[in-house]
Amino acid sequence: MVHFSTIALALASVLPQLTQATGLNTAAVAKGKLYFGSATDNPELTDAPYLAQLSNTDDFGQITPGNAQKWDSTEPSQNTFSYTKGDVVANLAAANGQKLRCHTLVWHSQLPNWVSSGTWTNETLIAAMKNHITNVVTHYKGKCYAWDVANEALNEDGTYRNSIFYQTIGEAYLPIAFAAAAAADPDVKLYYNDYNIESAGSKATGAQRIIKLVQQYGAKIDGVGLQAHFIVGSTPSQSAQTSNLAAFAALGVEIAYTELDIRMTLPSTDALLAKQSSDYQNTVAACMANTKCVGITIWDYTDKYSWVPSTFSGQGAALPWDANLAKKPAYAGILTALGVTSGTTTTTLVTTTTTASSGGATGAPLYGQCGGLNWTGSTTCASGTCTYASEWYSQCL
Ligand SMILES: O[C@@H]1[C@@H](O)[C@H](O[C@@H]2CO[C@@H](O[C@@H]3CO[C@@H](O)[C@H](O)[C@H]3O)[C@H](O)[C@H]2O)OC[C@H]1O
Repeated sequence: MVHFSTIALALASVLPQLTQATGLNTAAVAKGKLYFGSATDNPELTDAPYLAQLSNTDDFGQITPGNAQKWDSTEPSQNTFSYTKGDVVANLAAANGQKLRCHTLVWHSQLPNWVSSGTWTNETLIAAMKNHITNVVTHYKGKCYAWDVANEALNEDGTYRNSIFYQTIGEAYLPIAFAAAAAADPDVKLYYNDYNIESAGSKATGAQRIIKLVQQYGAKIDGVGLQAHFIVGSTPSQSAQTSNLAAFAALGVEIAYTELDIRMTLPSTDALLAKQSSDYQNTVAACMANTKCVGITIWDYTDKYSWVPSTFSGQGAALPWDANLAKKPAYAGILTALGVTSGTTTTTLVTTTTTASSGGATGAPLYGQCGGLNWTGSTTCASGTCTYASEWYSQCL
């Protein structure tokens, strides 16, 4: 007669890597990073299964509000501030014990009309911008790990984007913005954030110019955010990203991947998902290889709430979890880059039959993870004999 719990323990000891899952954040922190995180947005927080996974600190040690802290949300009319939505995300991060990346203060997009279509002079726009930064940063003082102070100030060729800020103030708006943010919260990390600066080129050089400009002005700049909105098959190679990270690190700033997603032309196929997994793996590996790269944030975690399909027609499936919140091969690719390997390659249905003296119930589910992928099993008991069956996914790496 074998005790039920003895069998359960035996099963666990035979398969330790399956029963003790290591998530993305746990693995990243174990390797010296500050976090692995996800963006989120207020409407999806009413989705309980979504929220439960977002709050799982084994996978996510950091969250970023995707929209709630943008200018049109926080100061919809001049000098009238609204923090309701942003506070929901900030409070969630605090309740979960997750870091908060705050996003974003000065950006040409998602501006309220009073800013984008206002009649400005150099002096009045500087005053309005400083007032915005001071209010918002003060409100979130002590709650943010970092602020994306300026977002997307560059054209693809590395010249300045002709935003209302650049048109009216010139490049000085950048150091002025960083100085205002530092004055409001001296302890928060201050970042310049942009896309298509993840490998060397005119735009990455432009971002380096901005970092030097802010430094020469005497203002504080702590980091550069590489958005990393990539396309499957066109993602910069690991070596291209590695050398680019070194160029930024040489300026004395830290680096974060702030909005990582890797989209594909739909429908997704096994081949595209496999390539997406290796693209994710290469990107995360590049960050892992540079001590100045502090963390990685994916731009939401599930295809259910990705911004991609509504922004890039015909494209999607960009995230490591599918729309049913099931992990895709990309999850295992990221884990591999984070140094987590699982030795199991079996596709066999494993069945263990034994006799239980107590406990055990027909249908009792078994759950586990293998290389980041879920596996499930079942228990069948009859006449004091229980059969444990678990079927492992063939993708198990
Ligand atoms: O209708 C709008 C809707 O268009 C808006 O979509 C958001 C647009 O911004 C997305 O985040 C940006 C993506 O990449 C970088 O360029 C930026 O740094 C990010 O801020 C966000 O995910 C979308 O949800 O949302 C509000 C709706 O009213």
